[in-house]
Amino acid sequence: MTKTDKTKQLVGEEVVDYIKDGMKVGLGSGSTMYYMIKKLGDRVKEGLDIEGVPTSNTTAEWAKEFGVPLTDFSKVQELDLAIDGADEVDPNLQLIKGGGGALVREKIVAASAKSFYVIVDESKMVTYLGNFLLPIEVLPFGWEVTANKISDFGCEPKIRKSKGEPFITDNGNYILDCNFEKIAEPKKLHEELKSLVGVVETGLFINMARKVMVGKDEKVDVIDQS
Ligand SMILES: O=C(CO)[C@H](O)[C@H](O)COP(=O)(O)O
Repeated sequence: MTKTDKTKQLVGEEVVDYIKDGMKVGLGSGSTMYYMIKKLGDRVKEGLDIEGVPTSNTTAEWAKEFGVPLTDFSKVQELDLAIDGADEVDPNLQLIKGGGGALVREKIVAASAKSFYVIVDESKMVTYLGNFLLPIEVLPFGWEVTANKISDFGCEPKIRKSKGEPFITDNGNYILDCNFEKIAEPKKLHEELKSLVGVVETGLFINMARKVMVGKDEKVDVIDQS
């Protein structure tokens, strides 16, 4: 296991301590979440009574594998806590997410939770968002037009591919990865991009994270939203 994987495991396991009996929990996506779901499965086997709402088909598969009971929004409207990884976190706890292509479901789940906690290794902490390509989920119809409109904001959108074909999200859409490099005003950029026809959602998570847990070597730093 690499040092980064060990750090992801540390922070992924530690966040499970915040999950209490009776909670409905949003389960994010990505490799850090893998460790969280595995640990949560251990707690469920010990008697912890919770239900999770997954943000991706992969997360749902992991939950089934580790014995974490699942529910969905037809049965529960508000979650007690959502937990997820991130691709970048700035000093104001604004995020870029969507490296795994699950950003729309991740945002719906985070927005439906009373609290949203983010778990990352320290490589994700940045001064400015944008070094990581910003994922934007778009409708397949007319995606070339949407990409052209997005490029007016100062980037060159690239359609995400998998095995030479466009990557298809769990919602049947495409992802455009956009090289903004330095996003000085994340909230403004998010709002402007969202106003474009064809944009389903951006990977900018603005004012959503209540707590960010940062794994560093052998310890976890906890940053609360001020
Ligand atoms: O946003 C995400 C998926 O859409 C993930 O949370 C993000 O990519 C972090 O992944 P990892 O924990 O594997 O570093």
